[in-house]
Amino acid sequence: MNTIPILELCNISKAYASRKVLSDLSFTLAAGEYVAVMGDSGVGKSTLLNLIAGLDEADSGKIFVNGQILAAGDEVAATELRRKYFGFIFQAFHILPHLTLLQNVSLPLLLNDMPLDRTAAMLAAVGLGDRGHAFPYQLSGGELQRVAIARALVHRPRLILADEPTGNLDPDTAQEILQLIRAEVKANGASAILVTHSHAAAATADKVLTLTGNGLTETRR
Ligand SMILES: Nc1ncnc2c1ncn2[C@@H]1O[C@H](COP(=O)(O)OP(=O)(O)OP(=O)(O)O)[C@@H](O)[C@H]1O
Repeated sequence: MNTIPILELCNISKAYASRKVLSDLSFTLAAGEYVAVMGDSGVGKSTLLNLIAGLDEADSGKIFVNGQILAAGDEVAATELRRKYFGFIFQAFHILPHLTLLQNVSLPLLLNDMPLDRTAAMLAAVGLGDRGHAFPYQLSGGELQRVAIARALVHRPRLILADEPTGNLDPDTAQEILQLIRAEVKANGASAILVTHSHAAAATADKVLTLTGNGLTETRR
């Protein structure tokens, strides 16, 4: 059994101007663990994911991915680690407008030198199997979110970071997509952090953590 945590945050602090958002936060995510993070608006949930994702930098503290440090100052190594291990499902979809849906979904495979044969199946799994040659401008907001989810999962990432992944979807589609994310996580022995305000969404995780000014505490198993 792999005992190295997939993710370890050690004493992370982050402030914006004089506003302290995260203060000395430590947290360990075991391999294969799927957690939901809830908490009041503005408490720092997206900030936490952004720091892990490398979209923002902590003021102090260390982040380890699979035992390797994500070091500030070595962006090439950090980017390599993230590209290999992470799948991102963020609200800003970052779907590339000049590429078809199939081309968008295949990007993580191309970047990681992996075979492209899972692309069509992944698009079908999010209900867009017949739209592979469409361009993003031809899709609704909810459909675009599903493309983002297919792209985040296609290379079987070890750690999935999802920030309100179903915010643009109707409740039925949201549940389907959440079950798909869970199935992918479990089938691949991956780990995931799902940031959400939705109790229904959080209920699909193994446990629910709540972020407050005092850090992350488990509120449901
Ligand atoms: N780039 C930034 N510059 C300045 N302040 C920021 C920045 N990003 C976030 N903040 C502030 O940090 C605090 C935490 O924001 P964050 O988005 O992490 O909260 P959240 O818990 O995800 O909230 P919500 O549930 O409303 O999405 C907020 O007060 C926000 O205004």
